[in-house]
Amino acid sequence: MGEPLDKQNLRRSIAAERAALPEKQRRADSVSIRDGLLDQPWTQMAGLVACYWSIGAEPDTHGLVFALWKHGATVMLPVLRDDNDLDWAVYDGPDTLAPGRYGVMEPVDVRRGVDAIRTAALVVVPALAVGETDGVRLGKGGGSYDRALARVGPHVPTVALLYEDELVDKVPAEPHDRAVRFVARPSGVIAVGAP
Ligand SMILES: Nc1nc2c(c(=O)[nH]1)N(C=O)[C@@H](CNc1ccc(C(=O)N[C@@H](CCC(=O)O)C(=O)O)cc1)CN2
Ligand SMILES: Nc1ncnc2c1ncn2[C@@H]1O[C@H](COP(=O)(O)OP(=O)(O)OP(=O)(O)O)[C@@H](O)[C@H]1O
Repeated sequence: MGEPLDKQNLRRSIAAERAALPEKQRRADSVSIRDGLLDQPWTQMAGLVACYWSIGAEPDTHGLVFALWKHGATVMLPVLRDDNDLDWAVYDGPDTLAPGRYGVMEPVDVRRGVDAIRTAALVVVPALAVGETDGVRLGKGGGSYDRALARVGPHVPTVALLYEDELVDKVPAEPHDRAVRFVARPSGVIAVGAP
């Protein structure tokens, strides 16, 4: 089954805009996103965080992962399975990562299984855009986070990291698409979707 063309077009145009952002801007934005997230009480209280290791022009998460780890949180990062579902393994410093599929760095630590995300107190996810109305996210198209987010309980903060203009009214959605509860942008963290 093909997916809506508007989804593919939106992905392409946001990817192009990200690539066009000057490196300096991307770096400054990533620092603002990181600091806004680290200021949240629910970030500071989270003992186990599911995060991701950014690639390419995504908002940089390397500083965020390092800061969480330094402050004593356990940080899990995704390990992409052959079926595009996400396994999870614990980050234990910059020397414990090795490239996986698509060149994303993944922990070499023991894999905790696809259900490990159920135990996280905070879930930080990548997105190209999020709809403010319903919180539905647009990802790279593997459906990995549609599956992973379906396992997260209703009271766990889920937050997508975006550049400023990537929060839109609504993204083109299919029934399997999952929502996040917050977005973190350079201007700050806000709740999205129905309260
Ligand atoms: N940093 C990061 N880690 C992540 C994701 C992500 O979106 N970003 N994922 C989110 O699910 C999972 C991995 N899935 C990924 C899927 C596609 C691409 C990617 O770069 N795709 C290229 C197209 C490559 C191709 O089709 O050959 C692209 O988008 O340009 C990266 C990761 C888990 N880890
Ligand atoms: N629960 C699921 N089980 C198996 N496949 C799924 C599931 N949810 C979504 N998919 C498949 O994943 C594919 C991509 O979905 P979608 O375009 O929503 O990805 P995305 O959310 O943009 O990407 P990602 O979550 O990897 O960042 C779709 O073809 C869909 O059929």
